[in-house]
Amino acid sequence: MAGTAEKRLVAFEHVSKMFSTGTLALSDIHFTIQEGEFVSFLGPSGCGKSTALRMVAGLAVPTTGLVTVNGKTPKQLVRESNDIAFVFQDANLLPWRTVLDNVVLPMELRGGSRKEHKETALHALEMVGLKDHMKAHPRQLSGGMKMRVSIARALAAKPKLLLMDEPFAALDEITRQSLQMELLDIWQKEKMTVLFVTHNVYEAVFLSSKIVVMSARPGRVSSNIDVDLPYPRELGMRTTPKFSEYVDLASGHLEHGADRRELG
Ligand SMILES: Nc1ncnc2c1ncn2[C@@H]1O[C@H](COP(=O)(O)OP(=O)(O)OP(=O)(O)O)[C@@H](O)[C@H]1O
Repeated sequence: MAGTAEKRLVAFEHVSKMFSTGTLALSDIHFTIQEGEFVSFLGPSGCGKSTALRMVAGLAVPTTGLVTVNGKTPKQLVRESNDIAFVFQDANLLPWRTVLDNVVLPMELRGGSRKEHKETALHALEMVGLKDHMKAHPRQLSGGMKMRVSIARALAAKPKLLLMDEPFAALDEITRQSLQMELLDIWQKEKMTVLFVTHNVYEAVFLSSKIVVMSARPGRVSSNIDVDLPYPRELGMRTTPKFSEYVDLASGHLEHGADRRELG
């Protein structure tokens, strides 16, 4: 993998979440994520993947247990730094702003020099291949391009930890594949840690260095799978026996919530 897994970045320590409605969304979640990893939360709809991700962003708090990022509570870290960025399934762009101004917006809200913001935004747009569209408005973009803008907006903050909640779920397969390749490329170049929510087994195996498989509600971790496939990953890898083995392994854990196993 691209990042060397040396330092613990995210920790879930016996985390449970009960909503005020009485829904137990997560039950005794316990695992750690090392710096530089690409980790997917894989699980069926409603198993608490988004809730777990939102906790890492400080947007939700555990009922019991503790979530830390770099040894701090996410809320504290978000207050003090731009280390955490979030990409949602919906690109959430402001229609009246240009592509460039959408990417600039979070920086603008934090204050500082417009010139520097613009340079940072242009660099981020270049990373996602959209520099030539900086003056376009969201209505002029395809779904994949809008998602690229959303990713650029997150990257502009130069986050240490990029949180992505099913960012490609609404896209067609071809666009999804090219964005997966671009994301892996950026992850390797920028040496970030990525936490990615999906219910797509193929996507999880293709992208991840580690898959946290979650079982149906209340969400529990049914297994941690270390995906020992080399980076950079090529699309052709999807037809290899080793890839299929990981898909079968993850699917098996999804279905049965079985114990931790690893491929040799
Ligand atoms: N604010 C809330 N109040 C009450 N219940 C909630 C709230 N947010 C989520 N839930 C419930 O908690 C459970 C987990 O939801 P969550 O969105 O985390 O699951 P998920 O695995 O991300 O689902 P999906 O893949 O469908 O997006 C669900 O049963 C959901 O209805």
